[in-house]
Amino acid sequence: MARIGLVAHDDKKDELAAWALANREALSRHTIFATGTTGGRVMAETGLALTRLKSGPLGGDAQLGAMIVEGQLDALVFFIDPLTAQPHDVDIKALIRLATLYDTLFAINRPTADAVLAAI
Ligand SMILES: O=C(CO)COP(=O)(O)O
Repeated sequence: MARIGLVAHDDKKDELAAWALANREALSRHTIFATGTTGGRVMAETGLALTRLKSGPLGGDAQLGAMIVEGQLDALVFFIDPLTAQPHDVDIKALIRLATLYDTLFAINRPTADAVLAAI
């Protein structure tokens, strides 16, 4: 069982929710954490139990980053929207930086999310 963080920017939430639904059974074997709005969508559309953190712009990305630092997260699935400016860009960069620094399994799109889920 792994501890997985799920995050998606607004334009990518449909994609992440669809991925989570398609992988519902596999995800149910793991412990899931998600930023607020992403977590709400995933819960509503898959019925998966998960821990909802703050919404990204309110510190949810920072909470996931802190979990990585504390050794409390094994994998991160973060569907980033590269075409829209985000008000909390510094938090996003910090999360990516910490996931990189701590060699976290890190998926940024559906193919890599499939690969991460197959690997854990
Ligand atoms: O903004 C986010 C990641 O940077 C995601 O936050 P929400 O899931 O609350 O929309």
